[in-house]
Amino acid sequence: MAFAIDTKEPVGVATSDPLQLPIITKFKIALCQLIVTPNKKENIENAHRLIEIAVEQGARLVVLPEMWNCPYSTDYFAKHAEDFDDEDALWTFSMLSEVALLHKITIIGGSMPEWSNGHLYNTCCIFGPDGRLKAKHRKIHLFDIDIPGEISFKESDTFKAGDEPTIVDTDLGRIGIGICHDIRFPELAMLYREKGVHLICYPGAFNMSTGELLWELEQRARAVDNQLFVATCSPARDSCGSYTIWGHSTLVGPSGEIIATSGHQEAVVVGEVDYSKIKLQRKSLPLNKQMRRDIYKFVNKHEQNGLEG
Ligand SMILES: NC(=O)CCC(=O)C(=O)O
Repeated sequence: MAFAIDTKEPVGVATSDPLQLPIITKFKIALCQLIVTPNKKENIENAHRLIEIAVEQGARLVVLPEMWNCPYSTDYFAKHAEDFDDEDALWTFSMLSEVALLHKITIIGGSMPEWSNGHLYNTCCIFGPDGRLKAKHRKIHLFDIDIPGEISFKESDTFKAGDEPTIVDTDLGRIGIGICHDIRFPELAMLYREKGVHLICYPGAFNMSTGELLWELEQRARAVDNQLFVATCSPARDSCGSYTIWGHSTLVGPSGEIIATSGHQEAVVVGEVDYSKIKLQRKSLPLNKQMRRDIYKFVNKHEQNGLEG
C-alpha cells in the first residue's frame, strides 16, 4: 500500500472569533491507555485490539499514547524506529493506516520513534478515515530532566527536536498536536487557539515524579485558558522499567472540566466531545475580546514570518 501525506496547509486561519465549527460537532473520542512491553509485535497487536474495543464503543476519533510500540526508554527508541520511506518496515505505521481505513475513523497515532535522514524523532502520525497519513508531528520540546535521587532522563541524547506546530483539519474538527512535554509550553496551545483549533491532543508519558502534581493541572490549564478541548493519552503504568509511567489519560472540556479519565492500568477511556460547549464557554466568558493585546502581544514564528492570515 502506498502512503501519501495530505499536504494541505491548515486552512485560513482565522482567529477563533467567530468560531468556525466542523459539520460534525459531537462525537465520541477514545483514549487507549496501552500496556507497553519490549516486544514491538506484541505492542502493535495489543494496540490493534484496543482500537477495536474503542470502535465497538462508538469512537470516531482514537488517540494512542506517546511511545507505545516500545518502552519509553533510550535503550529501545532506535531499535523500534520506523523510516516512513521504507515501505517494507512499516509495521506500526501500516497497522494504524489499515485500521483507520477499515473502520473509517481518525487516529491520532500516539508517538513512535521515526528514522529520517540519519536522525531519530519522537513522532505522532495522524491518519484519516481513508487510511492516509494526514500529518505528522515531531515532538518540539524534548524532555530533559535531572532531579537528583528521583529522576534523570535526557531525550535530547537520542532524539532531534521537531520545528513545526501541527494542525490537522479533519471531519471531526481542527486538531492541534503536541507530544507530552510539549504540554508544558502554553505558547503552543495559545498558537493553536489563535489558529482556530477545537481540540488539542497530547499523547504523553508523564512519570511518577512530575505526574501526580502536574499532569492533570497542565491539561486543565491548557483547556481553560484557551477555551477548547484537550485530550491526553498515556501508556499504562509499568513497574519494571527505570522510567515509571504516571498514566491517567484524560479528556478535558473548555471550562477546564474533566469529562473522562482513568487510573494507571490498561484502559479504553471513552468520552464525548461536544464543540457547542466551546461556543457557550466563549460566549459566557469572551476571553478573546477581553484580552489586552495592547499591553502584551503574543508573537510567534509564523507571525514574524508574515504567515499569519
Ligand atoms: N515524556 C515526556 O515528555 C515526559 C514529560 C514530563 O514528565 C514532564 O514532567 O514534563
